[in-house]
Amino acid sequence: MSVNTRVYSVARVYADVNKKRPPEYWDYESHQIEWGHIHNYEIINKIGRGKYSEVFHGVNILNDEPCVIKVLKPVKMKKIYREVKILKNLTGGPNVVGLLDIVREEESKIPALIFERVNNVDFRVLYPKFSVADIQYYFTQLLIALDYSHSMGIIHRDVKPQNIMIDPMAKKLRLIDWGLAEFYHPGTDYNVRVASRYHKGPELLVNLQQYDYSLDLWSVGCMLAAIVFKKEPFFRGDSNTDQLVQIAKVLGTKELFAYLNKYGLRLGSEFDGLIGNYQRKPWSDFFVSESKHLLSPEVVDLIDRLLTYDHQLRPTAQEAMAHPFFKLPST
Ligand SMILES: Nc1ncnc2c1ncn2[C@@H]1O[C@H](COP(=O)(O)OP(=O)(O)OP(=O)(O)O)[C@@H](O)[C@H]1O
Repeated sequence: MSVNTRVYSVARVYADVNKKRPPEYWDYESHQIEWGHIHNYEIINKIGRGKYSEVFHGVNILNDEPCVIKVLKPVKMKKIYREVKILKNLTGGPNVVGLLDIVREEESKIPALIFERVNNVDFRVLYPKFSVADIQYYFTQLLIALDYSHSMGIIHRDVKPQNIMIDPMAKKLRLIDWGLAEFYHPGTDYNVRVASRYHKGPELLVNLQQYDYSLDLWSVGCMLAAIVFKKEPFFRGDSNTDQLVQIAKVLGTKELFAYLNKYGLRLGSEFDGLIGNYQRKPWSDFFVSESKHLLSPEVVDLIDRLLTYDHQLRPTAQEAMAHPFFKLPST
């Protein structure tokens, strides 16, 4: 991340929230971690292995409360400080996973984050069963988490089904994995190597570094389109370059160049001969009979607005929540 003299894109909302806060809020490098007691927790079993961590079911032996223990793999301390600072700022906020404690192994000093546990049902099982009412409910919950995070000056940068824990019995949604999240400061050039390929916004793929909170709304659009059109993931690129090609095949080549021109950008040579001349596809090309019960002009309009090349034109989390789709009566 670096501050540029040429400011060519600024967030439409919450642009100055970090400026209004004391540096202790966003200056994560000077953050002092208060370590808890590792002996208070016991590992039960392994539940996942990410790029940056190993995750276990655990229990707090003082109160028998279930928890999740995320043991971090060796990465730069700066990245760990960032995740911890962001979690501390957001914990307690609506639908944000609660950070309960931070501990480290005595010998190795390996840090581990202790979280509230969500009885998650895998999205590949859950999403195909969603009704319109379920989509309205869970996307509202997700947008509430994102609006809160954005209002606190933080972009999640890795919104995808694997990072959204849903307990359908409790109707509980929690946004997890703040490991790639970052503070938003207008005019800053950010690293575009964030998010997971299928959910990367066009700004990342065309190397537009002054992106903002609207990146997360693209990822929400990918998730909504995947559910409504029964196509998981909705854009399946086999490389970062191909990811943009897959997007252009749907949203059009001409429209992509209009986006690039607006911000004075050019495509890198890796796209030579690949980007084609694709006509924008109508959304009706994606209608399938299995999802007839989910289709409405309103949901298609919301997908259309979220999946907009120009990050400045996408709805904000609040605008998305106010969309007529969420007011449709459920059948
Ligand atoms: N609070 C929680 N409740 C239930 N399951 C969780 C919780 N936190 C994490 N998990 C499980 O552990 C997995 C990995 O967690 P997380 O995404 O935080 O780690 P990561 O190393 O950053 O992963 P990745 O590299 O895949 O992004 C999640 O996809 C989820 O299945």
